[in-house]
Amino acid sequence: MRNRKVVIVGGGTAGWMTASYLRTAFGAGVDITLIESDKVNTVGVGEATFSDIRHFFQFLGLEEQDWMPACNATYKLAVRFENWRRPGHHFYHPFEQMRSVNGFPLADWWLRNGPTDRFDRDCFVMAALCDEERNPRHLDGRLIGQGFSENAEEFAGLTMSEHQGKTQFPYAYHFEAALLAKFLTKFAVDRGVRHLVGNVEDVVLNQQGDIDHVLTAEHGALHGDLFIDCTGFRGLLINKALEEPFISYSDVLPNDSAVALQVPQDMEKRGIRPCTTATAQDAGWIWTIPLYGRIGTGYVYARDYLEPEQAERVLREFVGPAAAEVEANHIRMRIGRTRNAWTRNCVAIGLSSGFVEPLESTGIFFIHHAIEQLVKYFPGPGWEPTMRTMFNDAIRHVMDGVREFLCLHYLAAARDDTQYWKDTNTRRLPDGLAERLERWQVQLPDSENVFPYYHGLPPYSYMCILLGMGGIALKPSAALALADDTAALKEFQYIRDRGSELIEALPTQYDYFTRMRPGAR
Ligand SMILES: Cc1cc2nc3c(=O)[nH]c(=O)nc-3n(C[C@H](O)[C@H](O)[C@H](O)COP(=O)(O)OP(=O)(O)OC[C@H]3O[C@@H](n4cnc5c(N)ncnc54)[C@H](O)[C@@H]3O)c2cc1C
Ligand SMILES: N[C@H](Cc1c[nH]c2cc(Cl)ccc12)C(=O)O
Repeated sequence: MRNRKVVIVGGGTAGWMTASYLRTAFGAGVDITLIESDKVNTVGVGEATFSDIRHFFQFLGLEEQDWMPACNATYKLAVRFENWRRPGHHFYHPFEQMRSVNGFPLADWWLRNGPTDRFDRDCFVMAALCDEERNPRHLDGRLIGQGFSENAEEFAGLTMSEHQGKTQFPYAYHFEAALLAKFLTKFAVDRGVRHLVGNVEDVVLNQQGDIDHVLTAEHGALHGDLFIDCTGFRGLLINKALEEPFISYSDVLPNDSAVALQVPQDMEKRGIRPCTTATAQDAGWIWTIPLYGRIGTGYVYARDYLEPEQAERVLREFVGPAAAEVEANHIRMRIGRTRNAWTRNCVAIGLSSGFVEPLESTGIFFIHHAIEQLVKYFPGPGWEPTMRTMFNDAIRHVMDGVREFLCLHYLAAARDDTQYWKDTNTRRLPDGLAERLERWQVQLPDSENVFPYYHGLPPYSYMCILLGMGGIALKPSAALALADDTAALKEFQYIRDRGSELIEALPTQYDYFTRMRPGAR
């Protein structure tokens, strides 16, 4: 059998992650061409990740020191939510599994007799590390334990979906999207991916309705067996040429716009917070992502409630004088998913496949997940169309599951001081969420009562949002009223002690990354 010819259209994060991964998975078994336009910009954002992305780098054979300095990358221990409950309040959604005591999650014991009003500080070590801006590694590179053994043999080679629930890696990354694309361009091209710069002007279908070739002014016709649409929100191949419908989520998630700034910062003076921050605003929220040397920031909002000029003004005020000279990037977001991400001989990956607002940094996770699924169901000899159906099911489940998790943020937020926040109490919910919420109010989320398909988020993530947002009354498990809490109290004490010990021992992120950089002492 001759090699499979794959044509990837688009050279953003999705295009280059796909090219690098497929080449690593199949070597010369696939012949890959990536074409990207020099007329159409990439979206220019996408800087925070899930911890699972480490499986991607591992698969490529890359260590942190190979790629992190090149991408001005930093560590992310959590998402910090500010002002979602009330002004001045914050809580973390950390990369740390919820502990269990006598068969009940520690959060349940906390509901029964919470030691303080900070469930996150009481239940997770990471919350203290974030508050004190600590790094998850010691200066000599040793990882804080947190029950995770970095090189555990039994987990080697697992994909991220296979790994979920086994252990929780303690951090994710922040990085500059454009620098990662540049890094992966070299990685892929060095390993034999053909890279073309040119504009796809037309997508030509054959008589059966499959894509025969894409037409470019610069390189003529590019033929392939499989076409990967990484053209971003345009969906040039999947939506425009093949007319696969896009299913909007705007009925349940109304934020459809963002304005972003890249703001240089004196990290020595300001430090590098080891988390993404999401700060609630009158008509949405602002993200702050600390990179090495600058922050990425942006206001995600709904145009039904706020004009772009106002959003930009609020964002600039929020950032302060450092933003004065910086140009704003206004983005219209297409929220939802393409009905079948794999249609005929075209697979959409990245924004062309789907997107939800970046409140939990899920965009790159969607890409990574789609690539893993594509490899799993890749059209080798003996391929059956059912495999395409299974791919599409997996993509649908991940996106619909994340949609539900995001809706929960707005539903659970206590804030209701503007029309935008008032409306979060009456907006339509995805099917099934209201019923699940009823259960979570008397029994915290667990693997039996959350969205029933793999979507990247473990039950403890739901607990964090419910307990942190503060707008929904929750009861501890009824059984706990009868139970002895000695072991739980010991666990709360352990978390306090471990936090203090680590704060003492760990460096700041600024110190750590300054030493890690090439040429540093
Ligand atoms: C406001 C916002 C914030 C985000 N924040 C995060 C985050 O923190 N974490 C996260 O995981 N994700 C985030 N994302 C999502 C993330 O940015 C994307 O998932 C990621 O950048 C992938 O984009 P892409 O490659 O699909 O598309 P793009 O970056 O838009 O790339 C499209 C590519 O297609 C090419 N192209 C288009 N038309 C043609 C043509 N006719 N011919 C040839 N080439 C063409 C372009 O030149 C470009 O190379 C965010 C997204 C938005 C909108
Ligand atoms: N697949 C998980 C998802 C996950 C677990 N904890 C968190 C915390 C935050 Cl802030 C985002 C995602 C997750 C992973 O990435 O480890």
